[in-house]
Amino acid sequence: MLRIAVPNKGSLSGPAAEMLHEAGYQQRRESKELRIVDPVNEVEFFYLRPRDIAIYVASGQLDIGLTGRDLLIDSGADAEEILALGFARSTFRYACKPGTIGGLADLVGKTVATSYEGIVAAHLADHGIDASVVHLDGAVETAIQLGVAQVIADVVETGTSLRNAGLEVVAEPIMQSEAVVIRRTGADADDPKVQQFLRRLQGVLVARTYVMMDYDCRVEQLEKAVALTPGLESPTVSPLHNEGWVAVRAMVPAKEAQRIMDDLYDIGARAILTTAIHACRL
Ligand SMILES: Nc1ncnc2c1ncn2[C@@H]1O[C@H](COP(=O)(O)OP(=O)(O)OP(=O)(O)O)[C@@H](O)[C@H]1O
Ligand SMILES: O=P(O)(O)OC[C@H]1O[C@H](OP(=O)(O)OP(=O)(O)O)[C@H](O)[C@@H]1O
Ligand SMILES: [Mg+2]
Repeated sequence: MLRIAVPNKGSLSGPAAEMLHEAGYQQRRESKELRIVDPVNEVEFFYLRPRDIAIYVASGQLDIGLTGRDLLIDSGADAEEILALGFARSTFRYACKPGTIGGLADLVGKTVATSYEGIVAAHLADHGIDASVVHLDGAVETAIQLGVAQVIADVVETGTSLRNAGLEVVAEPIMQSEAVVIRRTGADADDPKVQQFLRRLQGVLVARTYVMMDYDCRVEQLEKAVALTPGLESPTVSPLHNEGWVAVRAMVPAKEAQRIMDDLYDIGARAILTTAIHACRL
């Protein structure tokens, strides 16, 4: 039975459960449940604190974990990212009161408050900056106002939290994060159960980002049309009853679907349809 760690709280928890559900796995019904077994898929899910997931996976007791890239790196645990999941996207950045810090070099001698001490200490060391780091559990934006630090390093998505605290970002982002699947560093890459799990999640990612496009076009326009809809490998082209016409079917990125439909129409394609993909194996 595959043993998988899933975030039990916070920004990662809802979208992670949703993705697993879309991939056909049973998920917990109550937010207090700490472990469930999905007997049909032979998977056991452990609902753990997001911060602890890399540590459990590195210990070898759990095969796979879903966590944030920033949490993985911050933990320093012996685990590695094997698939990016496209949700909980954020940057990790320094911020301060406007005008107090010009750039990275000005951090020398300052105190940086953060919940991600591992990332910040490593970043400062990499840049040869001698600054103090104070660990706080959350709501670090308040640390400057209350005099605990002159700088914070925190997750920034929309920037609303920083704006509300009267702070602004400083220097380049320390890292880009998103939800990721992790496993113990060097674990068996060919384990068929792990491979099947990854294929299912990849199927969800594809179903979320692509749509199926169908249209009819004249044979003379086929090459131009196929250039607009190359598909993942190659589009399916079928003859139509009306001579000189073909039907084409290809997957296209959902975000570009409307533009592609316009371009197809302009070169003479007709009966252009898009349909959602519910699941897939590439
Ligand atoms: N506003 C946000 N937008 C996108 N991702 C976020 C946001 N806040 C946190 N994350 C991501 O969520 C993960 C942190 O999860 P965690 O549950 O520890 O924090 P949280 O979502 O802030 O919840 P909590 O309220 O318990 O602090 C990290 O990978 C982080 O990058
Ligand atoms: O750029 P934004 O869109 O505002 O998002 C970023 C904020 O979201 C998270 O905070 P959360 O609300 O989870 O509180 P926390 O600081 O206690 O973790 C994170 O720690 C930032 O403060
Ligand atoms: Mg938080």
